[in-house]
Amino acid sequence: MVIDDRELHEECGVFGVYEAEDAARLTYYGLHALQHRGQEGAGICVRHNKLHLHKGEGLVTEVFDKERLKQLPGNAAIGHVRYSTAGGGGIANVQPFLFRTMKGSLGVCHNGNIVNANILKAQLEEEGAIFNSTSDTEILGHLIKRHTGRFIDRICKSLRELDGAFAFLILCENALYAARDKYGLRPLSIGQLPNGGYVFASETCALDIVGARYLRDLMPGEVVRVKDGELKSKFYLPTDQIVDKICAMEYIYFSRPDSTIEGINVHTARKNAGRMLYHESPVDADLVIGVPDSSISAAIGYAEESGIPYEMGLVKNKYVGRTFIQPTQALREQGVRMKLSAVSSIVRDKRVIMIDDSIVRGTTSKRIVRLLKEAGAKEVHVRIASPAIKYPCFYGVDTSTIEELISNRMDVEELRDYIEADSLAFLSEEGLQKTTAVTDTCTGLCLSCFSGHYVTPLYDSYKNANKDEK
Ligand SMILES: O=P(O)(O)OC[C@H]1O[C@H](OP(=O)(O)OP(=O)(O)O)[C@H](O)[C@@H]1O
Ligand SMILES: NC(=O)CC[C@H](N)C(=O)O
Ligand code: SF4
Ligand SMILES: [Mg+2]
Repeated sequence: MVIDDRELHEECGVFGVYEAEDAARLTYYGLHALQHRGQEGAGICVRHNKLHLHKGEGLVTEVFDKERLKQLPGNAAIGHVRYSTAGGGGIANVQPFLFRTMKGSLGVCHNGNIVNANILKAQLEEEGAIFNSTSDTEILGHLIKRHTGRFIDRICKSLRELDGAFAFLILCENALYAARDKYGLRPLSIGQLPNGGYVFASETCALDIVGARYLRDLMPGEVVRVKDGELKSKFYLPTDQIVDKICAMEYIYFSRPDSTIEGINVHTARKNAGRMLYHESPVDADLVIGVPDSSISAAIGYAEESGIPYEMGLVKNKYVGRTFIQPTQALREQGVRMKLSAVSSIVRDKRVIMIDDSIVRGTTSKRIVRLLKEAGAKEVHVRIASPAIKYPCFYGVDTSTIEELISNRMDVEELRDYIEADSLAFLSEEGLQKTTAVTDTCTGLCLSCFSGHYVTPLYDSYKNANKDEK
């Protein structure tokens, strides 16, 4: 039995390099650094005169070994780690996609979700296209093929037809293109290798791992091309149609703390959220603890600002992973007990402030409050370093269906009662916005899953939300 130990699911990660010796190996390292963004499948498309592809289901280290990488020589590559959010799982949907045409081949990989995918697919099928997968990503290849003109113009025309969230990497036999949606929902950074080659990655932690120097983030609505050692940029839309709405959950939960998004380090943003949370919802207590892993930074911020000591009240067993085999249903129910233990010598007879970054279904908070109380904590005050998630995400993050989102069904007092905490408070939307407002590089956040005010039209997304072939 495979347990689903994560309540909040990742999205996807993309990585590309142009040009460097052994591009597939660099991409392997980059994807490994992005593994937290998706564990269902991984793939690398490499250029060695022509494009060659290897992909498979599972982790990067399961799909690639030394032998496999040796069979992928070449000086340019793109790669992907996948968590499916459109079209379901299965090898056919694992990326990159490779399109072969009479005029050359095209590799495509994507983080995000195209919200008008069904409309475009129906139109394309009407015109004779036959899709090889059920993924929204495949649409871009078909659109590029149908448009005419210079290759960059065909890409721009295609991108203008897509609505929703995307960070795309497109590899051809003579160039690499990178593009970001007009809302900037998904992150994409550019780096440079010591040899002058360019690197693209969903997160800067993947640039660091290959020794690339961070240059800048792609801007919303921007497409860049690297060809013959030169990087050229253009906007595929008029600038008045572009807004900056980077996904707030990238800062709250998804990205690695050592990554920097739009000029703000993720750990720093989380710490700011913890500080802000203290100002909005202070409580008198003896200790502050964070729920490992992603809320540690916010807990440190809360502790620093309140002057209440930060303690390690919970320990995570790092060997409980996605493939952990549970012998019985009863043990499965105890998933959190296997994953996290309370340190009773620290929490016994103490008034504890437990910080988590988010509540999705409420499973984690409920179990941890109980764990801490069983370990002897006198009071458990839960503070969440994000607003309540009440609405689903249609932009490439699996925050569950509306029925599963506990804050959609319960107000704060009902939820406090359900998780059996002594008190419960969430960070406000205004507070969250301030956590990233430390520089002028990040001008806006997507807050759709908190507010229900979606930054894009939704087309048929709501109607089809529960119909994915997962
Ligand atoms: O309300 P729930 O449905 O339980 O979901 C919320 C929990 O899920 C996430 O943690 P996760 O267990 O995915 O792992 P991490 O914090 O170790 O990254 C998040 O950090 C919360 O702790
Ligand atoms: N989570 C994602 O970014 C997924 C990308 C794409 N929509 C897919 O399902 O493959
Ligand atoms: S709806 Fe939520 S998870 Fe989705 S992109 Fe916006 S902030 Fe991120
Ligand atoms: Mg967690």
